[in-house]
Amino acid sequence: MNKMQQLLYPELASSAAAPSCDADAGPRVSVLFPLPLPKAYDYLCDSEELPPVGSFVSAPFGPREVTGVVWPANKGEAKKKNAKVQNLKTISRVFDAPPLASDLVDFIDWAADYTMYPKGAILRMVMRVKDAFDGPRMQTAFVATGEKPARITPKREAVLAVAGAEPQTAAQLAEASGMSEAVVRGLVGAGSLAKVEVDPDPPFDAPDLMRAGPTLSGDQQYAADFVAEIIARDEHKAILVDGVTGSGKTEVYFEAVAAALRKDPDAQALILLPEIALTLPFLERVEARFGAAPAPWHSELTGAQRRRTWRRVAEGQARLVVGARSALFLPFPKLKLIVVDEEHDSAYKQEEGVIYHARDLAVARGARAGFPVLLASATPSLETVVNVDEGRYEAVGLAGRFNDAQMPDISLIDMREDAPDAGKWLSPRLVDEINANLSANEQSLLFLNRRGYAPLTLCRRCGHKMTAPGSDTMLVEHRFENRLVCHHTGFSMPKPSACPVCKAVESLTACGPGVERVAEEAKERWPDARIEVLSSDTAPGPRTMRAVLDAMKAGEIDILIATQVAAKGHHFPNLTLVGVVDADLGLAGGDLRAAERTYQLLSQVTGRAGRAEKPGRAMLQTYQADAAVLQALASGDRDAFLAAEAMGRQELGFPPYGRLAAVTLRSPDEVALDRAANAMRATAPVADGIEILGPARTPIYRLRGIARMRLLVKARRNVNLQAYLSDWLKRTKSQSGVRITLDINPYSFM
Ligand SMILES: Nc1ncnc2c1ncn2[C@@H]1O[C@H](COP(=O)(O)OP(=O)(O)OP(=O)(O)O)[C@@H](O)[C@H]1O
Ligand SMILES: [Zn+2]
Repeated sequence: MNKMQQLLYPELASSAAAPSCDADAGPRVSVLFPLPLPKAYDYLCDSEELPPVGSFVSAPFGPREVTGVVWPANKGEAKKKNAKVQNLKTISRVFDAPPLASDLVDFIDWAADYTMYPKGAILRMVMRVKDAFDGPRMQTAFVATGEKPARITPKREAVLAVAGAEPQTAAQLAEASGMSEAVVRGLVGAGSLAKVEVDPDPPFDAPDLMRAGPTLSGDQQYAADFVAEIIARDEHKAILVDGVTGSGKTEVYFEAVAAALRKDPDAQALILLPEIALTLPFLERVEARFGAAPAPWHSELTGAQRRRTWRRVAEGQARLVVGARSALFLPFPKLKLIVVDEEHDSAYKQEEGVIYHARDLAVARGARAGFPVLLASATPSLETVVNVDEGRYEAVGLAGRFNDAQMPDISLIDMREDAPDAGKWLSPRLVDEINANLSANEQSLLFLNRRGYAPLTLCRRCGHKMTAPGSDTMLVEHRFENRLVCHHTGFSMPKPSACPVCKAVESLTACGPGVERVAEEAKERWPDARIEVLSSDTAPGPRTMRAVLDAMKAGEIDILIATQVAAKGHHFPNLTLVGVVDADLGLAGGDLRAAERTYQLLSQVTGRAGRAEKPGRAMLQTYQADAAVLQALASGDRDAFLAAEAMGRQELGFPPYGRLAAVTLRSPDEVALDRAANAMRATAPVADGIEILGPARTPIYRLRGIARMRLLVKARRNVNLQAYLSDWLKRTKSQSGVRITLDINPYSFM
């Protein structure tokens, strides 16, 4: 373990002494374990044939048996170990699972270097599935034989009523019939059910690649042909598919998926989506297009579903995968295309565990393995736009909406001139528009990206703000449950009746609106309208959320009041008005992408209006009607906005014109933290083209009793930032109780 690793992973410092090796000790392999370790360890192997690189093996590591993967030999390691060597251990077992493809092994090495996390931590993301490394473990199931039991009872009849030719386990039959498993077994004895062995991870249906999609418009066909030509050449290109919301980008990349899979019978394709709420309806859309459901991969899968997808992907049987960002780490043997839908979405940035950006890693994966990567968006990230402008990426555009549906007419409501009544949040103009929509029997969406009832609870008497314990985060009132909730830490408590500081009774006041409060206002104003609230907590779980979204689609809701869960991807044909309650919300705090993100989110949400025959309109309530981003939204001039953003970033040397890394220090001890951060600043090597900003307290300074300070490293684009950081960390003395994390190209500055 080197110095840098000790700094980043102090808890591992003692546990990992490398086994030494000897050139004469027999056939050897290196094994990488899914643990935060930077390199593979050498083992002896007594099987006749050495397991190839990528094989899953298990071996003693410290006091335990650990499953790992055979890795390419450590470069230059052998020489170092001239010492002796009796204690090289032997691999205990080689698993049946197909070995990881060499392009994935290579990608893991690369991703570790790029993100500056240890290789083993990256491998852990590939192996995060239980019981998948053994071959199929057969399961006993039952089919009906058609024979009547000699003795028929109501219980037996109930079981036979649900049994059939499709094998079901005893548990499934018991559950479906409401009887016990004993009844099921009794029927086997009676000859009415027969045992069969089945694979608990059934294969996925093959996508029908010859099935025709919809007839494409001229633009769509041009884009599809453009991409198909790159696929035919079998080379890497990142390609931006650029078109307004509703222009038909999805149909274009479906053609690309079909083309890539047709080209090679073993080829696999991956479609990445930013959010799980989008995934479920999308799976159905894929099924409708290809006649078979794709293999899914997201956080709501059960353990068994995860194992099924993982195993079938590893075998190459699952050819089309639709998943969230971590699907990038599935063990594809022959990945030939990745589509990153809504490529600009910041949900692609993973902020916990290994910090990475799935879009950037997807492009890198395609570049290393030599296949194309499609990036689809109506509001591409500045990073991608600059990559296109500078010729690194290709781009193909769709000019308007499919079927000539019009883009919504967007106007700004200046809240200084058109103020709502005291204690209300909807301006008179927006209220008028909703009235008009209700009389026309058209649907409206009120968008506010804030869950709960009120974002701040304040004591009217002493001014105390309710915060989460040990954290500088505000408690958000959720009136449905009558609780105060912290959206950062998950802490929650019943709303107290008295101020915890001055003890005044009934003095705690809700400040500002969340979706629940806007819904309260709407229900008061329009008691006869069908009003629903949708946010990730009013609809726990994707299925409840789905029910509301389906009702909206079916026209069973007049006014939907929603956070960003309703902003993206959905198609509500009768929705003609979108009202943004607080268009300024994302601009506060001002991180480097605040304006860009506001543009993206508000284009997405306003893009829900008027997607079918009826034209749509959107109104943005703002106190900053002159801000460039709001003006750009109103005029629809995306490219002018991006050009202005680009210029600002270029002047400051910020991404994508410069490179940025965040070094965050954390400690429960604020004095030690401050000392460590300043000491670290003092040891920063002086280098050309590098500027260090900070240390500064993070905007949310304390979280769950841990205080945090941050240094930002800003570098010119040609600087090897990772090399600089590792040099710096080598010079940094570790301080007990202070933990350091690195974030290459940070997106979150909280
Ligand atoms: N060639 C086509 N024939 C028939 N319907 C189409 C065609 N292209 C697109 N559509 C329909 O138009 C609507 C919008 O298309 P699609 O979802 O592909 O657009 P998008 O650009 O991906 O939109 P968003 O950016 O909002 O996700 C969908 O309902 C889709 O089924
Ligand atoms: Zn008080």
